[in-house]
Amino acid sequence: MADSAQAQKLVYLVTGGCGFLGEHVVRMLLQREPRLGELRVFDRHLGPWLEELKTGPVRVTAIQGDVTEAHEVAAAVAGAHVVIHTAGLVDVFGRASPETIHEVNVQGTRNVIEACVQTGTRFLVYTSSMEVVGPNTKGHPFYRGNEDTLYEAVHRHPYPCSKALAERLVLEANGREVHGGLPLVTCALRPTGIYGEGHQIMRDFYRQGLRLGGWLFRAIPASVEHGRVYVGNVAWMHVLAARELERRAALMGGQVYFCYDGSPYKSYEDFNMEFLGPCGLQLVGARPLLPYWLLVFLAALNALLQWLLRPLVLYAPLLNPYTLAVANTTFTVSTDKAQRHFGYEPLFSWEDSRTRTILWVQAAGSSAQ
Ligand SMILES: NC(=O)C1=CN([C@@H]2O[C@H](COP(=O)(O)OP(=O)(O)OC[C@H]3O[C@@H](n4cnc5c(N)ncnc54)[C@H](O)[C@@H]3O)[C@@H](O)[C@H]2O)C=CC1
Ligand SMILES: C[C@H](CCCC(C)(C)O)[C@H]1CC[C@H]2[C@@H]3[C@H](O)CC4=CC(=O)CC[C@]4(C)[C@H]3CC[C@]12C
Repeated sequence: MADSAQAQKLVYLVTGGCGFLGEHVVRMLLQREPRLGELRVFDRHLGPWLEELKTGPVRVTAIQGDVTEAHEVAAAVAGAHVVIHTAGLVDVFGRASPETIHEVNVQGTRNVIEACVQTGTRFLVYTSSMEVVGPNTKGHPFYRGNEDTLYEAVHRHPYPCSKALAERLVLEANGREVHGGLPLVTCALRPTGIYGEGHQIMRDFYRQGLRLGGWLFRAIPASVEHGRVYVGNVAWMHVLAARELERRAALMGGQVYFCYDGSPYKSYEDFNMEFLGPCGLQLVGARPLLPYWLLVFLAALNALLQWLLRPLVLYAPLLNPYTLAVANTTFTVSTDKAQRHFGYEPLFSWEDSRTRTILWVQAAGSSAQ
């Protein structure tokens, strides 16, 4: 990546490259990274769509592996110039144990860092999350905040705890000497709630609405703003950050960036209706149909049932005390740090993001019938 080697082709590794975000990062790299020579896609579950990418001009190498296995990670990282580490266990519903979430998100990230150090890979971009900041357990609003906004980040749930720990590992690793003697350069991107093609929760809400005859029922006040960002823009920010890490190492190394775009500030449910409305669903109620105390009670009941039933069956509904708190607390971002540090501007306008998502929901919904 030095001036003398402008034409040098680079090897990129994307961990979690077959997930919702990972697939967009992989496709974005192939479309928009001219220096890409080889793209390694590392995931526990490889998607069949990877096959079609192998016929293009860039060498695409699919690697089935587990980030918790240090030797598998080291083998995948060896010889890579840049690692985009997006693999993670995204579970806020109690499907996986806290130990498993920690193992994948924290130990997995430690393995990626150590692999970079051992093999001499110098550039690491980590997909963190807004959840490392909040919403916190006290329900404090974070209104149009930025990376410097003071906020009492208090985590109890295993998912945000694990993302916060992993992010810290990544930032602390900035400047470590890698094999060959040069310093590691790292940064972390913190997306808000991601939406777009491939968003399973959006598809689930759509299917639920269809089952209920086209109706969804408001649970959250319209006044609660929840930050959302289009997946194509999140992918673009990863590609740009990875590209600029060497040239702007002194500025970007060890930094965090919220991942945002021009998506409107709305409540979680009203935002979803931007896509589900044009697909024929309606959100019933200008105000929540159930009082908040009843939702709190139902969320606690779900948590109790999950615990009681665990030996017999996995009961993991969308509503639990954590998801209710997240959905019911204003958390929105407004920042230009990524723009100032590495020239990030959203690639997709809100109108484009909306249209693409609607088309995907319609297709995903009809394929479920
Ligand atoms: N979905 C969202 O709204 C947000 C997600 N994020 C972060 O973005 C990243 C990607 O999330 P999504 O694409 O939404 O999730 P996802 O579940 O669709 O993708 C995660 C990918 O990681 C892979 N993976 C999981 N455990 C693995 C392991 N042990 N070894 C190798 N691969 C493994 C999965 O197979 C999957 O392909 C995660 O790190 C998540 O914490 C951050 C903010 C918001
Ligand atoms: C599932 C929640 C909505 C259901 C609320 C109910 C039951 C009242 O209808 C989702 C509301 C907010 C979501 C989270 C948020 O977007 C931030 C996230 C960031 C991540 O890094 C991972 C995903 C998530 C925690 C996301 C998960 C679903 C919600 C809790």
